[in-house]
Amino acid sequence: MIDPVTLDGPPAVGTFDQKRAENAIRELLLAVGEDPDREGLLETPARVARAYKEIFAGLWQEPEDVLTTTFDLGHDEMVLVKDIELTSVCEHHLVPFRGVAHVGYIPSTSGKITGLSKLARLVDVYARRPQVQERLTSQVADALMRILEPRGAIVVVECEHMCMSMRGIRKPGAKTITSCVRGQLRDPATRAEAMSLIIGR
Ligand SMILES: Nc1nc2c(ncn2[C@@H]2O[C@H](COP(=O)(O)OP(=O)(O)OP(=O)(O)O)[C@@H](O)[C@H]2O)c(=O)[nH]1
Ligand SMILES: [Zn+2]
Repeated sequence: MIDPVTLDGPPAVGTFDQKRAENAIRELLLAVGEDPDREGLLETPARVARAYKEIFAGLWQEPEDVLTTTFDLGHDEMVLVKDIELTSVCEHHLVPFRGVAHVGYIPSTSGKITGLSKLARLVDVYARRPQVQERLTSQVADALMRILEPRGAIVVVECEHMCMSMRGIRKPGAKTITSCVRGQLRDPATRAEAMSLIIGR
């Protein structure tokens, strides 16, 4: 039995507490009736804690950390990166949801753009947190708008939620699609152009 007093009080916000996570996993194993002292599980609490540190790494990152490289290319037409694979964790059940994000924007008239890989990095900053898909979608769009100051942005996310397939309603294959549109991409014609690029595979 783990004495809560040894857990050093309330969690320090913004840090990862490896020892606390290990203790919690050990407690979880006990709670489900497992023996955390059997050979196969001896290293499991430490291993799972390290895994969670990686899975939730976005908690210690800001979008500004990844949208660092910008160029003034004079390109002021739509830029769209589609099928960016993502894995996140549903904040309701702490099980994964997986799928793809499509991220597009219309640069400012000065043509301020970012490296293509940075859009995928931006998705990861927000995916690697306890999440709901709607918030993930709008956070990516809002960070793009704030940092690149484009004329518009569109983010579409398509995911399968393990909380709907491995448990509960058990509907594997059900896909959730969320979208977030900002600025000039709200214009019906521009939005339709973006959607046709996203849907046309
Ligand atoms: N809107 C939204 N809902 C989500 C997301 N991930 C999981 N959920 C839903 O969150 C809800 C939580 O519902 P609750 O009734 O509190 O939990 P539950 O009893 O485990 O619900 P079931 O999954 O229906 O068994 C479920 O309907 C999930 O499908 C997400 O990203 N967005
Ligand atoms: Zn869930």
